[in-house]
Amino acid sequence: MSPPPGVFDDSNVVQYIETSSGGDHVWLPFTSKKLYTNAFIVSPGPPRKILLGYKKRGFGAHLYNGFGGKVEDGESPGQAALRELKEECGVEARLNHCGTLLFVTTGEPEWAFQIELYRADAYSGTLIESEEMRPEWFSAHDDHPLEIPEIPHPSLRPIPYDSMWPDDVHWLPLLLANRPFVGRADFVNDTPGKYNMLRWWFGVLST
Ligand SMILES: Nc1[nH]c(=O)nc2c1ncn2[C@H]1C[C@H](O)[C@@H](COP(=O)(O)OP(=O)(O)OP(=O)(O)O)O1
Repeated sequence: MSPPPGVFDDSNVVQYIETSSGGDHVWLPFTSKKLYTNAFIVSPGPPRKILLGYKKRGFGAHLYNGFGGKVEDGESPGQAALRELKEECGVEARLNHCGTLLFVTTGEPEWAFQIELYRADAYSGTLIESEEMRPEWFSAHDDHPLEIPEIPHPSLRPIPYDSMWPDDVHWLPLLLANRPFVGRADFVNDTPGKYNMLRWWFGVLST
C-alpha cells in the first residue's frame, strides 16, 4: 500500500482507500507545496452538530468548507488555524490536529496545496458572518461504515456533501470519528471555477 507522491511515510497507515474517476490517471507533478489550514468545530451533543462556512468569494466560492487559509510567514500551521478561525467566523477554540491532505490541480503545475486539518469540540465567542464565510450548523450524524449510526439532529440539515469539495466525503467522516488520516486528491480544472477529481487516496493512521 504505497501512498501517493508527496504524502508522508506510510508506516502507520492501518487502512486506506485509493481510487480514480476511471482511466489510468497518473499523479500530477508538482515542485513545491503551499501550506494551508482548515478547521472544523464539532459540538458533541447528542445530537452532534458541525459548523461549516459557506464560502462567499475566492477559491471554492459557493461551497461549504471548514474555516482556514494560507499559513503566513513566521506562523506555525496551528497559529494560522486559530487566526483564520477568528477572522472567518469570529470565534476561538482549542484545536486538535487530525489530518494532513495534499491537493493538486491541473493548471497549477508547480504547486500542491498541503492542508493541515483541525477539529475542536467547543468554542468561545460569538459566531459572526465575515466577508469570506457565512457560518452554518449541520447535523453531524454519520452513516459511515466505520461509525456507530447516530440520531440526526432534529432541526439541522445533514452535511451538504453535494455542495462541498468532492473529496470531503471521503475524509470528513474520519475527522468526525477522531481517526487521524492523511491523503491526496488530484483535480482537473477544465472549466473555469469547476474542479473534478481525477485520482485520490486516503489513509487512516494508527493512534
Ligand atoms: N475541503 C477542501 N477540499 C479540497 O479538495 N480542497 C480544498 C479544501 N479546502 C481548501 N481546499 C483547497 C482549495 C484551495 O486550492 C486551497 C486553499 O483554499 P482555502 O479556501 O482554504 O484558502 P483561501 O484561498 O481562502 O486562503 P486565504 O485567502 O488565506 O483565506 O485548498
